[in-house]
Amino acid sequence: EEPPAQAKDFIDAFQGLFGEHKGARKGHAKGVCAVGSFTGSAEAARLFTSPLFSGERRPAQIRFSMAGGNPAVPDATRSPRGLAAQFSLPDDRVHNIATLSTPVFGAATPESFLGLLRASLPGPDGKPDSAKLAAYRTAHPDTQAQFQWLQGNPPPWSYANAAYFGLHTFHFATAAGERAVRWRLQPRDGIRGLTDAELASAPADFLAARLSQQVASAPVQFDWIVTLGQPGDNESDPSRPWPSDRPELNAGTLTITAVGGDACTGLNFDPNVLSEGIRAGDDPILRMRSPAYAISFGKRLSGQ
Ligand code: HEM
Repeated sequence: EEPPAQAKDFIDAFQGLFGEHKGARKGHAKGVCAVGSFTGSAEAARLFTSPLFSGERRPAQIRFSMAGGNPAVPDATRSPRGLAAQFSLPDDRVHNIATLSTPVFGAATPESFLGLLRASLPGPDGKPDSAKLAAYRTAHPDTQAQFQWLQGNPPPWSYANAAYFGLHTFHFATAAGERAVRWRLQPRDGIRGLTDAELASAPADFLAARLSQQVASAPVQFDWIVTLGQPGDNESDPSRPWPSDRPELNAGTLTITAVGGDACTGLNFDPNVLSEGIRAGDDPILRMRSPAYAISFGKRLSGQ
């Protein structure tokens, strides 16, 4: 049994993996700000009590990102992409989301995720120890699904052409009680991966510019697809998907209207900052994110 993981352990592991980058996010260091809005659908407004889904337009600060703590990571890397958003609600309230482009997370528990990061650290010779990492994955089968998904699916052609998964289970209040849900943002423009040729020739930086071009020519939109859970569906382990036959509904549309600027730089997209009528499921990974993001936020705001 591993000792319980602490938020600071992750910050240390990220620094060991990616080096020290003063003032940068310790995870998802490379990214681009965007602005837009979310409007809930009529169906979601009827079903859910949260003001996020009232059907009124909610302005949003958004950030698209590359996973990992390297601010110069190449945009064609086989790693998750991130979409974070902070929605403005009445009475100066906000609702945050911070999602990944993989349908499952990379580990079942904070301890397993921390062990994975540590197994990825360079050895005494300064090189990654691929045998150690492979042995860790074998001993921790929960770390396989995301890894295999990333091997089997090409990196996205654009930030606008990936689906982004909330991954954790949340409880959405309805007039008839709470529903356990999971959800994703599905790109209106479709999912598109880099071809092998594009992968081989991709420059280090193309995702931010490509998104800007797309937004300049047509609105970039995502449908917020909510999956309704059944009693007994897992709510504590984001490395495991729910059965594929669960009912879904379109809960609204996220529209990206501009790309660039630095409005998202000073934001902490803490995914436990939720609107009334939405609460987090019992998920130790989701709980771990708040203290880890807070440490990263404090460091980067103070130039560390
Ligand atoms: C224990 C697990 C995790 C740890 C320790 C962790 C750690 C971090 C840290 C330190 C940051 C930088 C925060 C900042 O400086 O503002 C970050 C950013 C981010 N994380 Fe995680 N994370 C975890 C799990 C997840 C999961 C499950 C998701 C998706 C469901 C996710 C998605 C993101 C995204 C999208 C960002 C970028 C947010 C932004 O653009 O500001 N992370 N993470």
